[in-house]
Formats: sequence, C-alpha cells, structure tokens
Amino acid sequence: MPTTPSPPESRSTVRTLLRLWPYVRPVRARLFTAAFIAIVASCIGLVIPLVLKWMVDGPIADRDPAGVWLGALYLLLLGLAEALLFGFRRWLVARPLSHVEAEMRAGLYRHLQRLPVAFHDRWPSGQLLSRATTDLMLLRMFLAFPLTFLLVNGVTILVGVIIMLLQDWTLGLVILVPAVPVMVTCVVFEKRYSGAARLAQDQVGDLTTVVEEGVLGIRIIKGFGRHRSQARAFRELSEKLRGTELHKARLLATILGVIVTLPELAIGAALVLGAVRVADGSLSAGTLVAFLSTALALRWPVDSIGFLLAMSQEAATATERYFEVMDAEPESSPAAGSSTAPAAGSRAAGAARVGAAAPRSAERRVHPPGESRSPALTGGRPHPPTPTPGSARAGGPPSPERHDCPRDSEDGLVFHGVTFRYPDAPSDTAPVLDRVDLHIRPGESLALVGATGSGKTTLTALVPRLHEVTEGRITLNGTDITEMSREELRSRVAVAFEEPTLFSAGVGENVLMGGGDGEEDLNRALAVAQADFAHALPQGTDTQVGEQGLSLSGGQRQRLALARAVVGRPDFLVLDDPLSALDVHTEAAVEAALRRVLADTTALIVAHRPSTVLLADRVALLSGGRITAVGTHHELLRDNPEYAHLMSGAPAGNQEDDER
Ligand SMILES: Nc1ncnc2c1ncn2[C@@H]1O[C@H](COP(=O)(O)OP(=O)(O)OP(=O)(O)O)[C@@H](O)[C@H]1O
Repeated sequence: MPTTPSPPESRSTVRTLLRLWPYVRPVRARLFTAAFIAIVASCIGLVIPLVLKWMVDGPIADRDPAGVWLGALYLLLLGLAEALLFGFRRWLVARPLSHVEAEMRAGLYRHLQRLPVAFHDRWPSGQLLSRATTDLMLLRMFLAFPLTFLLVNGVTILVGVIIMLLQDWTLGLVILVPAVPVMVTCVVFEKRYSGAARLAQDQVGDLTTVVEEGVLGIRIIKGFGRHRSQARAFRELSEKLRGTELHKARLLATILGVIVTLPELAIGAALVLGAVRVADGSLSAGTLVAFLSTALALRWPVDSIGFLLAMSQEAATATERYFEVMDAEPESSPAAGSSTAPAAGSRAAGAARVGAAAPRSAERRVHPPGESRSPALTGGRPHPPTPTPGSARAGGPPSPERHDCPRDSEDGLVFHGVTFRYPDAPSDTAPVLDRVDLHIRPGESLALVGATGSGKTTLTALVPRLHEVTEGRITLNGTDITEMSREELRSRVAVAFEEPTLFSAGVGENVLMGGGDGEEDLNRALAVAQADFAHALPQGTDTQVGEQGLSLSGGQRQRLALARAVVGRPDFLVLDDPLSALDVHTEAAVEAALRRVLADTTALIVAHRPSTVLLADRVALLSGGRITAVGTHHELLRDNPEYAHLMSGAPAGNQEDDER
C-alpha cells in the first residue's frame, strides 16, 4: 500500500480557509445575506431581556394584567421572528452550499483525471477517496454552520456585552473577567486540535484504502483464508483512529470545560452581587432580571465557540488536504519547439488542458471525429514481407550504437537514446531504461522481449506518455511526441496492457472507449479480438460488466481490452502481453485476426511467449535497461543465448515454419 504523502508546511487556519473563496464566490450574495439574517435573528433574541425588564419594572410592579399580557405578546412575536429568520437563513444556504460541494468534487475528479500516472502511483486510493467524500462534506458543514456562526456569535456576544455594560457597568465588568483566560485557552486549543484533526483525517484515508483493497481483493483474501489477518490489520488501524478521535474529544472537553465553567462562575458572581444591590435598593429588580437574562442568552453563543472552532479546524485540515491534490501538477501540454523532452516533473504547472488524460489503467484510446484511419481492420490484406534482418547480435556487452535507427527517415515509432528513471526512485540507482535506441518501421510489428522486471511495461508506457522520458526522445513519423498534445498522441496510439481493466459500464461501451463509430466498428473489433462471446451475453453488448469487469473471466476481459485497443483503427498499437490469459486455441484465433490488423499498423508488442513473438516481424531484446539485440525470432534464437534462454519453452520445430 503506498504511504500517505506527507502534508506540506502548515499555514494559518484563516489563510488555509481563504483558499475556498473561489468556490464560495459564486454564492457569496446568499451567504452574506444569510449571515446578516442570522445576526438580526440573534440580536432579536437579545431584545427579549429588555422586554422582560420592562415587564418586571412596569406592569408586574404595577400589578397591571393587561400590561403583562401585552409583554407576553411581545415576547411571543420576538420568539417567532427569531425562529422564522433562523429558518429562512437555513433555506438560503442549503442549496448553494450543496452546489459548492458538488463543484469542488467535480473539480477534484477532473483534476485527478489530468494528473500523471506517477502521481497515482504515489498516492493511496483511499486518501483520494476520503478527500473526495469526507473532507468535502466537512467543508460544506463548515460553510453552512461554523463560518456563519463564528461571525453571528461574535457579533451577538459583542452586542450582549454592550447591553449588559449599559444596564450596569459593574456587573458587566464581573461578567467580562473570564474573557482573557477563555481567549488564551482558545488559542492553545486551536494549535493542538489542528494537529489531531489532521492526523484523524489522514487515518480515515488510510482506513478507506484498507477497505477498498479488502473489497477489491476479496477473492485473494478468501482464497488464501486471509480474512482474519485482514480484519486484524483493519482493527489496528481503526484502533489508531479511535485513539486520535478520543484525543480530539479530550481536547474538546477541556476547552468546553473552560468555556462553560468560567462564564457560569462569572454569572453566579454577578447574580450574588446584583441580588445584594437589589436588596439595598441601588439596582432595580427589572435591571437585574434583564442583566441575567442577557447573560443567559449569551450562554449558547459562548459555549458553542468550542465546537465551532473545532469544526473550523477540521475544515481547515480538509481544505489543506483538498488542495494538496489540486496543487499537484497535471500532465503538461506539448513543449512547443522543443526536440528534447525535459525530465519528468519539470514541466509548467497548470499548462495541460488536454481532455483525454488516461484513467488508472490507461488502456484506452480516444479517436477524434474525422481523423483519417488506417485500414487495418478491413481484414484480408496480405502480410508485408519480412523486413531484411537487422542487426541481430549475440548477447554480450550492451552496445552504445543505435539498433537499426533510421538514417534518412524517422517514420514509424522511434526511440532516440531514451533513458527513464521513475520519479520516486533514488537518484543513485540505475535507470530502468538506459539510452534505448529502437526503430519500428511504418507498418512493422516489433516484439519486445526481456526478463521479468527488465522494463518492458515501462518502455511501452512511455509511448502514450503515461510517464515522461527522463532523457532522449520518442518520435512518431518524425514528430517528437512531446510536441503533440496528449489528446492527439493518444488518438494515434492505442494501448492494451497485460492487466485488462474494464469499467462499470456495458461491454460495448467499454470497447468503444477506444474510439470507433458504433455498431459496425464494435462488431469488427470484437471479431478481431475473438470476443464474439459478448453477443451471447444476456443483454448482448449492452450487458453491464461488474466493477473492474470482475464478472468476466480473465481471458474474456483481455479480449475486450484488445478489442478496445483496435476498435479505433490506430496508427500505432502498443500491446503489453495481450494474449497471456488465453487458452491455446483462443490465442491462435486471436493471433490469426491480429495478424491482419498488424499488417497495416505500426506495433510494439511485449511478448513472453514464442507464440506472441511470432506475431511480430522482428524482435528486440531488452536487457539491463538496454536493447541488446534486434533481429528475427530465428536469428536471435540462434545467436543470442539470453534470448534463447528466455524462449526456451519454444517448440523448436514450429519456429522456422511460423517465422515470417
Ligand atoms: N511505478 C513504479 N515506480 C517505481 N518503480 C517501478 C514502477 N513500476 C515498475 N517499477 C520498476 O521498474 C522495473 C521495470 O518494471 P516493468 O514493469 O517495466 O518490468 P517488465 O519487464 O514489464 O516486467 P514483467 O515482465 O514482469 O511484466 C522493475 O524493477 C519495477 O520494480
């Protein structure tokens, strides 16, 4: 499981929360109106003690029942007005704030689609899920409640204190005594609670990752009887989260204790002092009633400061976590005029606005309308003649020369001195790919063979720019891939990876994600990939596949992924061991159909098995990060011991027959 990326340097709560302004701006009129209404409602509540004073010193002292009834009517109307205004405030903010939440969530999702694969390699999925759900919910709650009520309660406390000082300034000063210790406690609390809130929200993210992995990996967990150890791991994490939540609760209890107790003591002292003064006649009973009613009316605004601050802290943490993702650099746009790709991660932030960033599996292809297509899927074309054997080399020290790189033309797919190191790899380790030179001629299929972990998948991922080359460049028909937009690049290059990811959608929709114009293209692609089983599914090609295609067999998924790669008739096809999950008969059928596709397509095919290698015109051997040999299957088998070893399962008799 990837580890939680560490949070950036801390900012003040207010500065962090101010980053929400662009999202709040469109609904600011309603928010300000709602805050104003809440202040009015709250101040109406402060008028009630003044009516009480009037009643006690007037109609009650004068034993005037009509006056008492009138006072009661005033109190009823004031209470009603307060309730209605608070209700109106809620109505005003509910809809716009859910809109803010939805916009932020949509923005996050859009951004996630544009972030490079290297970002997704680094970030645990649960951390992203929790930011898109729990954190955004916390932000909506903050905008709806603490944001308004910190302001409303602040104004109410100020107005209330002024009223109390005007009633009787000595009693007012008594009430004000706890203000300083309460404020100091709030400052200390804010700092401590902020750390605890961050920890808890990160732990929720980790827990979400474990749940997600547990659900997606349920077959492995059950198959290996790992449910107990999985449950234990989950329990340990949730215990940690519980500990953090308890720590938060203790902090909150401490501040609530201070915030509630000190003002209560002050109110008690003011009550005693006031009663003594009423007894000696220096204060009217009505004034004391009004004073104490105002003090009691301020109890909720004061008491609530604790949890409003806590919610604000959680919102600041949620904002921080949201923008950690939003601030990550998206995939860059083409570097105009540059012929050498810069190192990964060195591109300008925010420049990329391509609409077709690859999803996690990146097995997709978007075909722009009107693009000219190769006739690859028309079928029946003779296979091109075997190219002249290239520079087959016996295994041995890697050569610094180019392997059959074009001298007068760069047509086709060409790797020019490509070096690649994963962005998070330590700088002192050897690069995965080290100055790779390779030329795949137009219409040619080249198989890439190498030991496990030699970097074959990595090399294929560089073509659609799922990763950026560290040094060197890759050209398609002479154009540097960094000079095209990703959308254009990915419309010309189709990929199918070994692990065929499907989405929760219909079979047909999954295939047509790769391009194509409808039923005819879909049927042709299904035929090429020998995926006609799709027509026999309960609702045909409209049948929904389960999450990640798990309701289909591995071979069925692989064939659909292959259909998706070929449906848009790509100019360049990159296949990462696309037939690994097929039985020998299906594999032979797919190969026969693929041969027709490959006749007109420039293709790079990662191959582990001789049968897949035989689909290609030539083979390149990747070893120690270099291309150490290029030639036909037969040449390499004869001349290169490493290749012969890798292919040692090959049925020797068939090799020559099948070779083209
Ligand atoms: N996202 C990544 N971050 C860091 N290193 C990685 C990442 N993906 C792969 N690697 C490393 O790069 C090297 C090449 O991996 P790659 O998957 O390209 O090999 P491969 O030849 O395709 O292997 P296989 O035949 O088993 O599929 C391996 O050492 C692997 O550990």
